[in-house]
Amino acid sequence: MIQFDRVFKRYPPGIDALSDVSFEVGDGELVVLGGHSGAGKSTLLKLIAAIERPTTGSVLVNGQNVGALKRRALPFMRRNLGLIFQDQKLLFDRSVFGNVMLPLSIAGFPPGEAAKRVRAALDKVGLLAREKAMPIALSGGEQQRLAIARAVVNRPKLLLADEPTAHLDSETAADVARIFMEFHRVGVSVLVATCDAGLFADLAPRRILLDHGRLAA
Ligand SMILES: Nc1ncnc2c1ncn2[C@@H]1O[C@H](COP(=O)(O)OP(=O)(O)OP(=O)(O)O)[C@@H](O)[C@H]1O
Repeated sequence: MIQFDRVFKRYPPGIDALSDVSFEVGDGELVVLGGHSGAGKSTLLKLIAAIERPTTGSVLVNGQNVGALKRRALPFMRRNLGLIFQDQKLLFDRSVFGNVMLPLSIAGFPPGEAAKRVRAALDKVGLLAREKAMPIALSGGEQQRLAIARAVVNRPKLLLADEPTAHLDSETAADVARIFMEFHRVGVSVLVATCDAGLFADLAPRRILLDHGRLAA
């Protein structure tokens, strides 16, 4: 599903965020991406979503070289990804339902089918009873679960999450981790970047560890 082959990423004016990174993630795998702050975790996820492009090397997602895609092909490619990134904020002027509906409205789904999918996604993250609430009325953990519902409403085969449990207490973080496990169980590939070494520990997932932009042993 994901193949990195000798990937280097250098940001101007010469910061090496990733150096000679090669690995593969198979269909349906759950992988935790670990490493210190600044190790290159976010950069790695951004390369998969083609938010950034590799300086050299290739990033294949489902056999497609996403670093070489034309700009106009990106929205189609990203429709198959569920992104839970810190800069993708919730819309605070829309309800819980409205936030999850947005990606389907943009994709031009018929409203009836879209509403069904929105409720199914909210149900998966335990927020169906809050569909009419505004995001401001949700706790931090509920807001994070709402972000997950929005990311999965398109039914992507691959979920990418960047520090999805930042600012959550350990119990709430464990709830969020369990939701990712549920998606993994039904065959979705999940790649979660986190500084929290204890998260998922009892679930023993595969770990990829970055150290100053290099894969650690
Ligand atoms: N757009 C950018 N321009 C220049 N340098 C960048 C950019 N994005 C990241 N970097 C640098 O690349 C390195 C890796 O950053 P990255 O955000 O990928 O690490 P991270 O492991 O996700 O860190 P954190 O856990 O703190 O989010 C850091 O030195 C960072 O300062």
